[in-house]
Parts: sequence; C-alpha cells; structure tokens
Amino acid sequence: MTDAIDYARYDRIRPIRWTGEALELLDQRKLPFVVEYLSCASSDAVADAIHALAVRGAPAIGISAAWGAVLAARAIEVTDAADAAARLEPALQRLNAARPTAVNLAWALARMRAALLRAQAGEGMDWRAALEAEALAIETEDLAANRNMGMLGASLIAPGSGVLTHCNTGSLATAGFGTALGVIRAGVAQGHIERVYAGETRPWQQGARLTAWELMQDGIPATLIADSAAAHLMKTGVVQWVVVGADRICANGDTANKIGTYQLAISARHHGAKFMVVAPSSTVDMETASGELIEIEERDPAELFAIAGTRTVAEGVAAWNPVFDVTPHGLIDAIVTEKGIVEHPDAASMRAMFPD
Ligand SMILES: CSC[C@H]1O[C@H](OP(=O)(O)O)[C@H](O)[C@@H]1O
Repeated sequence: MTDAIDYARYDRIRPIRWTGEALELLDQRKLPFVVEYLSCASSDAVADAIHALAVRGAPAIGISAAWGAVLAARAIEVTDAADAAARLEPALQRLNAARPTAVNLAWALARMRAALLRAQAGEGMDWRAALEAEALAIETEDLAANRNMGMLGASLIAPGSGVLTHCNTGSLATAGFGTALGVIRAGVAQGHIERVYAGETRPWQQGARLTAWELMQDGIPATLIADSAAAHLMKTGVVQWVVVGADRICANGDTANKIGTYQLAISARHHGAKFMVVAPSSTVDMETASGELIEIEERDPAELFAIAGTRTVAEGVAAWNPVFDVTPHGLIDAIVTEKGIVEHPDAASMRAMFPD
C-alpha cells in the first residue's frame, strides 16, 4: 500500500530524537525561523516540554511521554520490576497531566505500564530494556501508520481536487510523514491534489508557522489563509475536501481537534465539501462515548494578547482560550486510521472498525 511514494524525502524533519541518554525535542515554539532542539534528561523535563508546546501534536506527545517514561525508569534505583511500577507511577502521572485532551498521552503511558507488567511476569528482557523497546515500538508503529493512512486517505480524493487543512498534522506532530498532512503528501505525490490551502490556526499559529514550513520543505505549493477566510474560500468551490487531524475520537465518531475545526466542518457541509479526519488508532478512545465527555484544554488567555511576543490587545480585556473543539460525527464524511476507513461514522460503524 505504501510503496508508491519516496518517503525518504519526508524524513528530513524529525521532531523527536532519542539519543540513548536524553530525549531531544525540536522546539516548535521557535519554528519556522529557528531550528533548535531542547534536550530533556528527565521525565519532568519532558512533561514540561509537552505542556509548553515545545513538542505538540497528539501522536508526538504520546511518543514523547513514552520516552519520558524511559527516562523516569533510569532515575529510580530499583532492580525488581514489581518495585519499579510503584516507584515509576508518580512520574507517569506527571507526564499524563501535561495536557488533557489528546488521548495519545494516556494511551502511550498505558502501553508503557503494560510493558512493565510483562517484564514483571518474567517475559524476556530486563524491565528497563522492556520499557525502551516499547517506546521505540510506539514510535515505529506511528510512522508506519501514517504512511498507510496517507495512501488510504488519498484514495478518497478525486484527481483535480483542492484540499484545506487546519493546524499542523505533519512530521512535527507525529513520528514522521503526518496524519492529515500525510494524506496531502500522498495525494499530491499521486497527482490527486492540485491545490493545498492551510489555515493559519490562531492563536498558536500551527498552520502559519509549522504546516507552511513543512510544505515548503517538501516543495509542495500551498496557500495560507486566515482562519476567518475559510468559509469564503469554500464558497468559491476550490475546496473539495477539508482534511484534519484529531486529538481524541470517541466511540460514536465525535472528534476533538484544534479549535476552529468544528466551524470548518459546518462550513464544509454548507458548501458541499467533504470532511475527513485522519488519525492513528492510538487517537481512538472507545471508552469515551461521545464528544461532550471530552475535557477541552483551556490555555493561558495571554496567548491571545500577543503575536510573536508583541502585545496587540488593550490592557484589561478578558480572553477565553479553549484550544480544542468537538466536531459531531454527523458532520464527518470519513475517519481514516491505519486500520481502515470509517465512512459516515457513528457508534455502529466505529464499533465495527474497533470491536475491542
Ligand atoms: C497529528 S496532530 C493531532 C492534533 O494535535 C494538534 O493540537 P496541538 O498543536 O495543540 O498539539 C492539532 O489539534 C492536531 O490536529
């Protein structure tokens, strides 16, 4: 499924680097003009980097937390795996508390706890080695999933199409290639996608600062739009698909994603554009029945008061800064994961795709 694309050309951007001693994170607060890595030598440093959005993107924060668990394991002086679980738990809790909405964080930490349990049961290698192998597996699986989803999602897009995307869902948000941006990369490579539009994604500007940078690195022509221009763009008829990522997909297909996604879905439906959510199965949370149960992260209102460090708002005004919203499954035409495509998602079709 994935042999038609030269993936090496998309591997230049690596936001997460495990050195064997520390986790190096490409500091996404400084992109696109400063390429600088943050070296995290402890699990708390990783938790801080996730909270501060030095590393962001649902899959990327899950992968980073997994490596954070490896760093925590190295910091505790126990040999017995049974003692390790209890000693490790506070650090895992601090990693999990770094951001609330993306389920990938909790999912990755659950994978690490399960690896520790297997080590405790005496299955094979030393427990610290088992955790390191699990973190590597989580990262490797994510890259393979993205490449597969790219082809699956691109197969839905007819030749000659225009696509609008939101936030950043590329190599910077994952183990590589990206989710929604992976579909765009595959669709462009196959000649299906002729026009790529990226929303700037206020207030953190993931689209303007990160997605535009990734697409220019690829040599893929792209047009940046203000978030507020999206409906007007769709009215002109140049957008056939809106393709976005996800931070948590519920059991009925309701999807939490970057703030502004919900209004894109409403506008897409009004203007006859299709709406695609692309995310690995690590983003699917079958334990959460529907979108109103998802905790929506609210960040410091001050993020709305300045651009690139320059204040643009009068003193004294209040601000409300939710950084995710929920798109109801009825506005989603397709959910693409590495396990396959769920068209017109609802509780039944989601359960059929994710039975256990
Ligand atoms: C493949 S990234 C998924 C998701 O994460 C982003 O949020 P943030 O930049 O705040 O971490 C955005 O919602 C992406 O769609």
